[in-house]
Amino acid sequence: MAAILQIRDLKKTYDGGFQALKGVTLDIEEGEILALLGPNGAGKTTLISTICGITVPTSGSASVSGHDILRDFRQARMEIGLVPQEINLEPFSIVEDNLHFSRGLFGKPRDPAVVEKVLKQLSLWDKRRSRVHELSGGMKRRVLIGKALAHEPRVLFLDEPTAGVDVALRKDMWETVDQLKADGVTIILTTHYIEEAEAMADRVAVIRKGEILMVEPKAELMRRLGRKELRIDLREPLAAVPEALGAYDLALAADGLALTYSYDTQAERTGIAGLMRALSDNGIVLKDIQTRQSSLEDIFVDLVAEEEGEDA
Ligand SMILES: Nc1ncnc2c1ncn2[C@@H]1O[C@H](COP(=O)(O)OP(=O)(O)OP(=O)(O)O)[C@@H](O)[C@H]1O
Repeated sequence: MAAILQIRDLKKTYDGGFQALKGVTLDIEEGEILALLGPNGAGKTTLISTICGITVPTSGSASVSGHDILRDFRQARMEIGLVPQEINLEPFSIVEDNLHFSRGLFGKPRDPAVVEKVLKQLSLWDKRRSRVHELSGGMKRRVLIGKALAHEPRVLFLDEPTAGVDVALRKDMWETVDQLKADGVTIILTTHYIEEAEAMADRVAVIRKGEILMVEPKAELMRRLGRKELRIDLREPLAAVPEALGAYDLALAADGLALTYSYDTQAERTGIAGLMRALSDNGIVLKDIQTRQSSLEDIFVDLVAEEEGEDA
């Protein structure tokens, strides 16, 4: 089945010459939740704005349900719900009126059944006649999602859904997203919180300086998360990893005084015993040994740092 959102070599250079997107290619499958993870200024908002027709790409293409975002803008936009970062609701408006109004903006006929379904999906049905200012912060954010879903889009963009909110609200949002996923909504969310990507996403795309560095199923990342590192401090520095140790995944510190061995905690054999024997057989004397578990955060930081290094 063709991906519901197809992005091909999308580039964006702002007036003034800043290149915010440097050729992004990405496919999003129907029903999945993709987290677009990246540091500030990585290009997340630019990517979303371009797909939603708020920003015009410099080159490349994208389509939603087969509708090109430029040639077939209205149809493409119809398929998209966009939840902005900021709460931009009229405080005295009635909750359900917000949804009816948003639906109307897309030229869709009034449909109380759709609004009811969306409000129930978001656990806001009891609050349908409340005024926005009477709602808690979490409910207001759910009203924003309701507005974005009122015209029955197939893809929902959540731009930093929990930026600057407290832990309880964040959990509330995670539950809401879970519920939407169970209902088959395709979601792309941007975040710079790694734990958020971990909690909600099926796949994680890491973006930095306008480029996608990596797209992987979360399960794959979790497998990597299961990797552990054994740091072996050496008494004497090594100039290089000895050839006899080539079978092990070893990295030598720049000063030659430490070896780092990465191994999979889920593997049947870690290989540590063999490595210890091999070190001893090669006359390498150990000073200290420590283990540490790598986290998604490490993977992310490493990826970004690696790229920084390449730029230098
Ligand atoms: N209208 C604009 N004109 C010029 N440069 C812009 C414009 N909008 C964004 N930029 C620049 O493009 C880069 C990417 O910005 P963008 O908002 O897409 O990043 P982001 O990943 O969403 O960051 P954040 O997490 O801070 O929202 C930034 O360096 C930003 O300064």
